[in-house]
Amino acid sequence: MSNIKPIAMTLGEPGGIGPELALKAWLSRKDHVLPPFFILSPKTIMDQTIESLGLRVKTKVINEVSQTGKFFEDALPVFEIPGTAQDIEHGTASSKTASIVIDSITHAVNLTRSGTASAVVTNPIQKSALYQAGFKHPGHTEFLAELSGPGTIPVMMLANSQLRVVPMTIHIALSEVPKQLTREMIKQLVRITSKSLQRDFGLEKPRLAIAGLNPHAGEDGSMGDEEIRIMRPAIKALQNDGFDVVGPLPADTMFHAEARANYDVALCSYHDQALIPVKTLDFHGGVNVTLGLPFIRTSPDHGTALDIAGKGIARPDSLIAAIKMAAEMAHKRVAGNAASQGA
Ligand SMILES: NC(=O)c1ccc[n+]([C@@H]2O[C@H](COP(=O)([O-])OP(=O)(O)OC[C@H]3O[C@@H](n4cnc5c(N)ncnc54)[C@H](O)[C@@H]3O)[C@@H](O)[C@H]2O)c1
Ligand SMILES: N[C@H](C(=O)O)[C@H](O)COP(=O)(O)O
Repeated sequence: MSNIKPIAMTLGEPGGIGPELALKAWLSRKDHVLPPFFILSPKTIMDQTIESLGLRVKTKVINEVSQTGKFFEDALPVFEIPGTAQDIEHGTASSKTASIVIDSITHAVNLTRSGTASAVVTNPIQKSALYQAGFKHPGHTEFLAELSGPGTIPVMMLANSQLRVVPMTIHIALSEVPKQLTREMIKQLVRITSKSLQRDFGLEKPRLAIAGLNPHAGEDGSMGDEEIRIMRPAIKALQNDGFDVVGPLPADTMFHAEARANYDVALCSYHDQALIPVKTLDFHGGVNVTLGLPFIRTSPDHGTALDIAGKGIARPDSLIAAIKMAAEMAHKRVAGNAASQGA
């Protein structure tokens, strides 16, 4: 395996389970053979979490990302960002810490885009707390796209060992979905998803399936006509361009085991159509990955879990899966770059 740069992990909502998960992931570094990672956080927040949960973890402030590997064996490396733990209450999200949460993300992106870190792994944010502080983006996905510059089209994909899904529309009201679904948008999402499955997931010819919007995929137009007006022409054009794409399929019958065997990724019309099956099949093994960015970003598939924060019972499985997926993607990119330079 190639060597990759350290992974940059963000703090997420300090009152949620993110800090606990980062510490638990570090504790499992040997069992899971995790690559070196560091967290962007005020050191006091991590130390307070260690103390309140009674975890046997040391932290070590690093001044340079390159020091991560040197200390990772013995301590969780912390790349300090300004802030203190004094406003934090486990189980309560607060807009007072919004600047820490956002700084952690922007620094992680900068370090990754400059090539100092290999990937960004984000801990969950409490969207409502950030909105109260004036954050204008629906979630990480859209914020990361803005940080990446004009023209970036972010594609949210959630994946576990049984299913990959892409919600074609993301954090919008259900009533807005039919307005946002267009032929051009479907074509762009298929192109980005297909390319990423080839480059980052090693699928030579990805098979994509598109879920209809309406019951029974519209039942030939009698229950909605988006399938006829928008989806079928987009799919036909994509097939003509050589993509292995089928649909629109009735969403209710495309997620059982035999149906899932027929495709590598399902592109769904809206958030919950995509995320309910993937989180139901394997909540703790799921990873949220953003395709279409100029850097690698993964995240656990769950949120801040305020109801269990501070209790010491949060499971780090999904964060661990996100670290592993980021590392695998980074290795594939290093190998791909080496191959193209040698060619
Ligand atoms: N990547 C992200 O930043 C991200 C992802 C999803 C949700 N969110 C945000 O998180 C907040 C809370 O969302 P929610 O309540 O819908 O979903 P949630 O995933 O936080 O919680 C749903 C349920 O699952 C449990 N749970 C979640 N993670 C767990 C873990 N690691 N171990 C054990 N149990 C776990 C919780 O205790 C809760 O009962 C919202 O603001 C939402 O927008 C953020
Ligand atoms: N839609 C995601 C989910 O429910 O898991 C989640 O809100 C994360 O979104 P961002 O990665 O954009 O924050």
